[in-house]
Amino acid sequence: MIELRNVTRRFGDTVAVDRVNLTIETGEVCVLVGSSGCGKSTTLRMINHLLPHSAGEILVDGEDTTAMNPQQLRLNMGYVIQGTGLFPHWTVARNIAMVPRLLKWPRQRIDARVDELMKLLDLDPATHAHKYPQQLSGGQAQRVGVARALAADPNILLMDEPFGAVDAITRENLQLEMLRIQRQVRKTTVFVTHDIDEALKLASRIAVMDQGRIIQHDTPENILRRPASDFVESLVGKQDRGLKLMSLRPVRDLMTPHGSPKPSRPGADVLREDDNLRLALSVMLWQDLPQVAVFNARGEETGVITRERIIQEGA
Ligand SMILES: Nc1ncnc2c1ncn2[C@@H]1O[C@H](COP(=O)(O)OP(=O)(O)OP(=O)(O)O)[C@@H](O)[C@H]1O
Repeated sequence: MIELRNVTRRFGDTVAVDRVNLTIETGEVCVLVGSSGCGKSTTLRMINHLLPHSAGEILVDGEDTTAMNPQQLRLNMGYVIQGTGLFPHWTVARNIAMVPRLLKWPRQRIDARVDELMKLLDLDPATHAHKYPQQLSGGQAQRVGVARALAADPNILLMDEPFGAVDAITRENLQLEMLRIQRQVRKTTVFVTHDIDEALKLASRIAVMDQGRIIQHDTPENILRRPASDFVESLVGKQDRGLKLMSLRPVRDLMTPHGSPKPSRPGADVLREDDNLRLALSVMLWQDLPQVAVFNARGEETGVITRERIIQEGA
């Protein structure tokens, strides 16, 4: 658990972060969102003591971070930044192995960990381990950055606009991968973005910041349904809130299940139980269908979902 109590950071006369109170529970993904210059990165960097705070307290699992050795603290927190920060003259494998090497893990354990992480991040070790960062695509480099942050299995992951520098499709893939990895490894994560859609997709809870302060800290659903101020309302967008709410709910919530699953038919599984309602509606509108079959991860048909029910209950 991470706790910020009345945390302030000044740069000369500028108050970058102003008496912030924030609790991030173990295993949750807290997304800091807000416009440029509102203090997101400064807040993140104070957590791993890259920047000292001017006032207040930061506690990790109940312990005040100022009492901890800063180097030790940083080794226990994975840190991913935009543009990756990979060392250009080191191979992918060496970049990922950076922290385990600093921690003096035995060679075999490091090699096994690099291999495991590359597979987790969908990077084939045989193809990519010995490449240099400039030989990778932006999305691959970003994956290596995430693998490096996870290498020593830290409890906490700090991510500062990690997908900001890649194209929209790669960004969407990286977001989906992050959700998949988070289901597997469950790190306490603080993620900075200025993209509200990214925040809604990834967060367990969102902290909306403005001028160094936290304006609202709540679940994506509550941020959409009950924005605390005009600022939050304008950030989430008034007009398409209904569709955004639909993207937070899985098809599973509103489908009508069959008594027992029907056997899989290759190519038929257009819509999965864990796809979101917005996608389901889009499929039906595009194909002009009143309802569509729903499939589980094994490709078995488990039920149907109707256009009418999504429109009535989806948002
Ligand atoms: N090293 C620094 N020296 C002086 N002022 C700084 C420094 N770092 C940040 N600031 C100021 O603190 C405020 C908050 O900056 P911060 O980088 O935390 O914002 P941000 O929300 O992460 O913005 P962005 O989305 O543009 O990265 C800004 O006014 C910025 O100019």
